[in-house]
Amino acid sequence: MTVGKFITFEGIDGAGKSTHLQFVAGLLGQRGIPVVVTREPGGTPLGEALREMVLHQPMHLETEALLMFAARREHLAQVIEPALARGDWVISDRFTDASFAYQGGGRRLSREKLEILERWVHPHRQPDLTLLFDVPLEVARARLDATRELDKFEQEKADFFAATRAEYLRRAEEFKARFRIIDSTRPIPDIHKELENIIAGL
Ligand SMILES: Nc1ncnc2c1ncn2[C@@H]1O[C@H](COP(=O)(O)OP(=O)(O)O)[C@@H](O)[C@H]1O
Ligand SMILES: Cc1cn([C@H]2C[C@H](O)[C@@H](COP(=O)(O)OP(=O)(O)O)O2)c(=O)[nH]c1=O
Repeated sequence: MTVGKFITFEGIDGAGKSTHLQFVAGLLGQRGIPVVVTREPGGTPLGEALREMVLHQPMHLETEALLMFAARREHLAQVIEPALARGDWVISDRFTDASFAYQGGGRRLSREKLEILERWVHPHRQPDLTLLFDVPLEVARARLDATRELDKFEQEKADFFAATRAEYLRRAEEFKARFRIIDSTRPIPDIHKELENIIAGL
């Protein structure tokens, strides 16, 4: 029986997910909830090795999608399911919505193929809460340019991120019950206030 909750963070690169991850983990910690913070692709030694490949090597689109789900299969088996089963909460920096948004929306892999992989890899598991950090592309781009060296995805053009963001927003509409859209253009303290309210309501 599962008792822990599974929270995922999503958004286009530069939206501000990573900025808020530790804050939310801290809020749960204050309530005495044991939390596992993890990420995708990655979260296990094999997953991190796969992450290195998918983020830096050119490859066929379907190979990319399969590697994302291969890393996810391992992540679920080694980290997510055991943590939830022992009552910990899990916060993951990205999960399957990212595959629909990036490989599906951005790269145009068919939704049907992604749904087959989803049904295969986690037929009975979905996040309890998905926080979608949403900003216009120009804002995300300006934040990225100011901070870091860009990986394969971050070097994509504006129309790729427009399609990625649109698919995230479409899924937020389709799966309203678990999604919360966070307007990430606001100052960080305002976003923290909203996150406090959301977490208090869980
Ligand atoms: N609400 C915000 N206002 C201003 N800058 C922000 C905000 N959120 C994040 N940033 C900055 O934008 C950059 C990218 O944020 P990050 O959390 O790494 O994005 P992501 O994990 O979504 O790619 C960081 O330098 C971060 O400090
Ligand atoms: C989980 C996942 C991530 N990605 C991409 C989105 C990001 O550009 C990249 C890595 O995510 P992320 O950890 O957000 O990058 P960073 O540490 O640089 O903030 O992988 C996919 O394309 N599909 C997926 O299924």
